[in-house]
Amino acid sequence: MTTATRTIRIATRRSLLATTQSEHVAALLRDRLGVATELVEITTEGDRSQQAGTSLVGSSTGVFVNALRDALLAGDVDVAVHSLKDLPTLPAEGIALAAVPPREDPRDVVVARDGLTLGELPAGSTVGTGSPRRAAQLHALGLGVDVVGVRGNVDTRLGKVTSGELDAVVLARAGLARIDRLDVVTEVLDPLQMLPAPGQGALAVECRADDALVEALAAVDDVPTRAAVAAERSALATLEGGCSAPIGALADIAEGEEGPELWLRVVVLSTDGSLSVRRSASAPLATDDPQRWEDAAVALGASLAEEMLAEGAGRLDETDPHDPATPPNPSPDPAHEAGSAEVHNA
Ligand SMILES: NCc1[nH]cc(CCC(=O)O)c1CC(=O)O
Repeated sequence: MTTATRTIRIATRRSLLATTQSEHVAALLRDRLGVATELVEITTEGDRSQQAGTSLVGSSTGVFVNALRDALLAGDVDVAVHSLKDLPTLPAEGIALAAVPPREDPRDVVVARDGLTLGELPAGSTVGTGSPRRAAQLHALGLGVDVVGVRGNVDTRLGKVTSGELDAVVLARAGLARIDRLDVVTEVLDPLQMLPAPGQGALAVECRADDALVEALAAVDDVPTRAAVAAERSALATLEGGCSAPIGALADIAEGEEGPELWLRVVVLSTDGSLSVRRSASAPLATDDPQRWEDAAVALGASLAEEMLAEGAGRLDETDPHDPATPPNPSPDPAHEAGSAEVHNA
């Protein structure tokens, strides 16, 4: 049976954000491939514990991804759509990342009471986020705000500001854009202050590796987006081998004098934001062969991350900044312990 004659079953989580993302990909597939599509709702372990009101503090994002992949491997669905930043860096057996559609604006945003920006919030204001990356960067800004852990879907988090429980929350702009709630944004954060999570704003379209769909789905792949997220995730994968600290990364393609160039910025912070290693690098991209961009991107991310580890990025949480005996910029330790492969959910 050719792909043109089958109905493509697309797995989705049940949240508004997830169903909106999956429907977006379904529309792309109908449009580009002329296929019929059907959304199939999958309840994940993470959704169940959120419904039960239990906290998922420190949970790995794999929770949200595995149930969809299981449905894929079982043949219950043909395609799974994820927020790319929620995917663990390790590839999954039997599963292909068949397409990365064009990315949304990857930046983080503030949703604060009374239209306020971060800088306008009085000291002692409460700012909600469940992301160690956002918490560390908020602390690093030195605003004197109180960073409070929050869990739950985008609506739940917005509700904490509406109800007055929190003064502000920090969220991905892309999530709000997808559910058409950009009206609540009071500040878009400059990546200089808040580097997004690797892959933020991008979608991952997966299918079984042995399915002919792998080739067909290339129709919704965006080469520049794939290269950018490949660089970010390659840096993340390399850094995870040496640390479990919060990581922000953002890559972009700019037109240089000699042709397109890939730019990558990465930050690793101590959990409390008091220490950080920040680096950027660029690499030229071959104009004649965009398919080679991904390889160049992976190499750039890995080499930048290696440099950062050599600078002590893997030891930020081991250093006590208040102890004059420990240097603020720890020297490289070739024997650093392997960190966990956990990717935090945001
Ligand atoms: N953390 C969960 C999550 N996973 C993807 C998004 C938003 C969409 C995206 O970043 O692609 C969000 C919400 C958020 O971080 O505000």
